[in-house]
Amino acid sequence: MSFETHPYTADMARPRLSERLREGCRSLWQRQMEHPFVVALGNGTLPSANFQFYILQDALFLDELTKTFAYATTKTTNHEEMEQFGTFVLNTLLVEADLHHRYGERFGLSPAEMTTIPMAPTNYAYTPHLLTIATVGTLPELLTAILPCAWIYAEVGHHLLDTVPPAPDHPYRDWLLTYASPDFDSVGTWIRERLDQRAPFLNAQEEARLHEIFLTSTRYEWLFWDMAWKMEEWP
Ligand SMILES: Cc1ncc(C[n+]2csc(CCO)c2C)c(N)n1
Repeated sequence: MSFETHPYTADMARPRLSERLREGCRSLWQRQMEHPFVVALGNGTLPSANFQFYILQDALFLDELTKTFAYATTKTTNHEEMEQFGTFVLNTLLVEADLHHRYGERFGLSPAEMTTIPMAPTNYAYTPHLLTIATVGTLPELLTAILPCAWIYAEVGHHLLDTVPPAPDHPYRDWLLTYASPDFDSVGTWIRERLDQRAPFLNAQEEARLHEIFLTSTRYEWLFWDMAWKMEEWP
């Protein structure tokens, strides 16, 4: 895998690990903002069939993300961290489920019906990527695997809200307001802090592995938008 590099000189403060990870896939982050799904979600022109596809896939994704947070509680003995991971488990189930079920109702689907839809190929590949790291990886690896998911959504939420402030009748207003909220920002900020705190204890090989994981999760986040845009199907 190749990463974008930055020539830091001696008089420049070295950015924190989380910033270095993001810097390593800068152009792909930028491309997410320009993805036709993201643009159409922001300006409200996204066909409802694509949004429905996305929400149904995302509901399945969030079940697996919840399990990833649950595994994180087993990788630390720090009570504050255990509590925070437990809160993420609950919030992912409750807050997000609320958003999904509201949209599900709009499409005439019950929560039970929503879970009977099969995972599309990209989702089917992304979730085991997270769960494998959650089960056999270290805590820094787990934090790195889930960081793009929290950080990208907050950035996309803010970017879209700043570009086109949604009118009261914007069809995806709830979605935009959820991800551009300070509550959601704090998820990414907290994960970054915990990861950055551990950075001084990682050797070069361990850090290289984090770059690889971060890039893979970022690629899957891009592919997730693309999956919903193309309404990806199994052959
Ligand atoms: C594919 C995909 N990636 C990221 C999110 C955003 N997200 C939803 S819940 C959560 C954790 C905190 O509750 C995060 C980061 C999403 N919905 N779907």
